[in-house]
Amino acid sequence: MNNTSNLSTPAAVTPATTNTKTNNDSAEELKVPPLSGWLTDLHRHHHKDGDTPNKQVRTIGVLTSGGDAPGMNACIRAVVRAGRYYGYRMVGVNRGYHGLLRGEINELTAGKVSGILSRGGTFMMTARSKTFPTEEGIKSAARMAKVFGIDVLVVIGGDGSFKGAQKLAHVGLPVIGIPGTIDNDVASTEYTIGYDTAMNTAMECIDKIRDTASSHERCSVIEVMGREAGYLALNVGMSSGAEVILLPEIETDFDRDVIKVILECRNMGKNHYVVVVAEGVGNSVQIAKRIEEITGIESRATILGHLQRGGSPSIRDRQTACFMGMKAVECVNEGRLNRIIAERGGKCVDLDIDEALNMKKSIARDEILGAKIIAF
Ligand SMILES: Nc1ncnc2c1ncn2[C@@H]1O[C@H](COP(=O)(O)OP(=O)(O)O)[C@@H](O)[C@H]1O
Ligand SMILES: O=P(O)(O)OC[C@H]1O[C@](O)(COP(=O)(O)O)[C@@H](O)[C@@H]1O
Ligand SMILES: [Mg+2]
Repeated sequence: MNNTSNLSTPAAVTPATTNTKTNNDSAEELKVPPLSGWLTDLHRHHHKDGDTPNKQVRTIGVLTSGGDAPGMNACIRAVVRAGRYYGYRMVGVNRGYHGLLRGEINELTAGKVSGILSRGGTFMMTARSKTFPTEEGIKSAARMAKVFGIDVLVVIGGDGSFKGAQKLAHVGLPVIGIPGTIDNDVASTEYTIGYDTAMNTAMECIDKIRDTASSHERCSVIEVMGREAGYLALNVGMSSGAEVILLPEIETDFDRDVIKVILECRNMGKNHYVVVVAEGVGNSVQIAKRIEEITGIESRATILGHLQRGGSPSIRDRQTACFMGMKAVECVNEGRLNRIIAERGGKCVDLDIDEALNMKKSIARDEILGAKIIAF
């Protein structure tokens, strides 16, 4: 059961018709309200504080949780602006579930989310909390939300944060989840906010490393993020022409998958090699050492690390953040609570949280095979 709207046409704020005629055509002929009319219309529908479409909800809280991801700020901004547009009181919870337990909750005005759209990270900060997942932790967090008058909590985070949100829903705090993680490992959605920026950052770094690897005729082993998920490694590896890509989801036979491939490349005339390793596969410094010992090819390891999580979000991430943020508020307006916002078939949809968290996704085998076929 999902509710669908096109990602490129958010219902809440886009004028309904597009002008394809020349500038000389009058607005009346085109049956398109002139721009000034459209603005007036927008104003007329602007709800006053408390005059909200969903009378059961007065206050919406928002937090970011787990690993930060570029575009989280853009998403907070969209949630806050859309929420305020409809007349909800908006509050921000600092430091994810950790801050919720501690009551780190502040009013979010339109001004507080100005100037953050293009900034990486999350201005509300994020955290991982060990206390929160306990039975007592969940109940305390829900109680704290109630103390601050939060009627619905919007959680921007990854798979772990969503499990926490589901538990909050089960103890009676309504939630909406928005996927934000560079790992793209949330089963219910094809895309998570931050993934595109992180892939581009890693790809640019690998291009630079390849320049020096080729000059020194070396093998470069490059570790990208992903403790349990290889989406980033696979797509970054393929897009930077890595000769070898190692993923946590696939068991590696070192001699067959690494050494043999590098030697075949050398015999074809290659003089440098890039091996992209997802963090969860193992120690990249050790991998480089073993390659050098067995092949005699000078090897170096680079761990890209946290730089992959930072930086100004790409347009893909900003746009997805804006649409998903607006969709979350649309769900509240229409009384659809305990939902996960997702991208499915290129559309922004919302799914029941229990159904969404039961979904599974894995890297397509043909994508892995394809990356191997064009690697050399
Ligand atoms: N199974 C779970 N039950 C309840 N809360 C969880 C669970 N897993 C994670 N969390 C909470 O969500 C936080 C963020 O999860 P984490 O896995 O670190 O990041 P992400 O949400 O990006 O995957 C954790 O620190 C924890 O407080
Ligand atoms: O910030 P830390 O603790 O170094 O965590 C690193 C992990 O965080 C991530 O960037 C994001 O993972 P989560 O969002 O699931 O926490 C992973 O790719 C990486 O393995
Ligand atoms: Mg995760």
